[in-house]
Amino acid sequence: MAIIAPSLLAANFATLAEEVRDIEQGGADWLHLDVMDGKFVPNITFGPLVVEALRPRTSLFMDVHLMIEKPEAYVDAFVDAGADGVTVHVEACAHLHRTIQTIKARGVKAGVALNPATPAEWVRPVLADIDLVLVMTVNPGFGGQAFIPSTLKKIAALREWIREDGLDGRVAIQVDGGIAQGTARLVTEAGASVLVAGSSVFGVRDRAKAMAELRADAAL
Ligand SMILES: O=C(CO)[C@H](O)[C@H](O)COP(=O)(O)O
Ligand SMILES: [Fe+2]
Repeated sequence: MAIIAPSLLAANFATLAEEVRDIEQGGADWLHLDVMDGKFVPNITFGPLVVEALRPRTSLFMDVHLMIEKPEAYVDAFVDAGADGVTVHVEACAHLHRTIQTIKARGVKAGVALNPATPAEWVRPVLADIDLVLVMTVNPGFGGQAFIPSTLKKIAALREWIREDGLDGRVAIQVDGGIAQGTARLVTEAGASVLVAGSSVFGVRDRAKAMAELRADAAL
């Protein structure tokens, strides 16, 4: 079954704790938290304080997606705040392997994200060292954008390498951006198993129904 990770970016920021409770009661598996610094991406969101404030309000897996420069400098702050997983962008890391070691040393799940124009090959040398590859299916920075179909080939290539390298069940493929009914089917057919969904879950009134529809659409 696909893991559904609603992205807080599309929630009502005036009532964050209630929004998180709503998706938790509605059947979410993870909570996806988009951290943006206005440098790596042209938008600014929030930092560890929001993660820390929400930590006692939910038992969902807190999946922190760092869209920031020099992410290695902030790993400790997000883990201290309560993150269960930290994902960094390969394009933002000069020493990717060391950054992964820093995350793993803190006892949380390590993820590596790829922008739509970044080749899948960039993550292959560290596949065995991580828990998750995040394939961005839109350009990072904003919610509500259209899914980029060329990312499907990248998902399929990663699925193949994970199989070849004997990493099935150890390394998950996550997708993020434009995931809704229809695209959920396409990405899971290509090999993704963790679906981040902002607008298609938080952007509608009945979140439980939206998540159930995503699960039903997913080919898993
Ligand atoms: O990382 C992100 C943007 O950079 C978000 O997680 C993503 O955009 C989710 O939003 P939506 O589902 O509305 O596309
Ligand atoms: Fe994200």
